Amino acid sequence: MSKAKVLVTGIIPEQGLKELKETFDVFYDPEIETRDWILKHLKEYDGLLLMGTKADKELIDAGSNLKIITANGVGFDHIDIDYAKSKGIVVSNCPTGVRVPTAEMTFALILATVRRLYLYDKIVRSGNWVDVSEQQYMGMSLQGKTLGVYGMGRIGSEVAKFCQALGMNVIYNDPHRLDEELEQKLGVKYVDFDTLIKEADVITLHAPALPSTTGVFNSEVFDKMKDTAYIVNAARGVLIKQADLIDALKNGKIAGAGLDVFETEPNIPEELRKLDNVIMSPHAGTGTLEARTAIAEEASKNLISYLKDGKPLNQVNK
Ligand SMILES: NC(=O)C1=CN([C@@H]2O[C@H](COP(=O)(O)OP(=O)(O)OC[C@H]3O[C@@H](n4cnc5c(N)ncnc54)[C@H](O)[C@@H]3O)[C@@H](O)[C@H]2O)C=CC1
Ligand SMILES: O=CC(=O)O
Repeated sequence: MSKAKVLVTGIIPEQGLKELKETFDVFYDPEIETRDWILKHLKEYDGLLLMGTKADKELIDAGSNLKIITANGVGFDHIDIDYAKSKGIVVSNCPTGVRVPTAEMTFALILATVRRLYLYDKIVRSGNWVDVSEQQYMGMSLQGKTLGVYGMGRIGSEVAKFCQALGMNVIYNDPHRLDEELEQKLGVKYVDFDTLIKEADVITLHAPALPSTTGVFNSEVFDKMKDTAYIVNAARGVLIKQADLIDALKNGKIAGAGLDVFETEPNIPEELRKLDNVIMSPHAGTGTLEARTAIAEEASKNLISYLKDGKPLNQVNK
């Protein structure tokens, strides 16, 4: 029997593709795989490891022999999962490999934001110096402060643990409340959304991009937050109305922001780039060799389990 054919898109560490290459006939060449190339050749493949482009109707239609698409990560808002389902295509994701690396990045953004590392680095790098006894240069200590987690799933709960190690109290809001035993074990307290935004000193976003989460963090919310509070987003840009955030940051409605994701990604408005109370990264939550290798291995397992054994793993469009 001939081997199944798998197309790998995006830029993936080779070592993460070892098992996939041993099992299937794999094509992977980031140099030539433009979207046009993918659309032209996708019909030759049974499986797709997707990164760097959208699996919209056009792409799914182009994959007339596709049986499975696996996201190279946990988020699948770039995949039309219902249309894929209507075509009998399994869509899967990689929830395990992203968990700790994205929490690490979030934690880095929280610390960098509240301790004002962007501003300090800019001052020192430009050959200047300041006296941090002056209030305008002071940051905020985290010990004893309240972390508000919006979306207490895999990444949110990991970030909660990291911040508890620094002595923070953790409150959270999520439509799926954890059971009380788990809340106690994690040391986290469920609150309604209004309480979350009013009480948190740092709000960290970990909900997926959904119609119900889009634009939730807007002017109305920034008006209710403490003016000393910070917001960190390593989930998806659409959760925050970017124009409202810029206004809140410019007008002292909140103290600062740490952003790994953006509503207009990868185009970041100059108005945001000019602000000293923001630190930004280029959607780098899983940007380590270890993480990208583990994610590629997880994606490979999804493909192998379905194309070889007929068993979908991590399916998100059942
Ligand atoms: N910056 C980056 O590089 C990365 C970003 N992500 C993003 O992080 C998101 C979260 O990932 P995981 O923790 O693995 O997902 P998860 O599914 O384990 O957790 C998401 C949580 O959000 C909750 N949620 C859903 N709707 C909500 C709402 N309206 N309000 C509050 N909470 C809500 C869910 O109930 C769930 O508990 C992903 O969907 C992805 O968009 C994930 C990995 C890397
Ligand atoms: O943004 C990355 C993901 O895994 O989702």
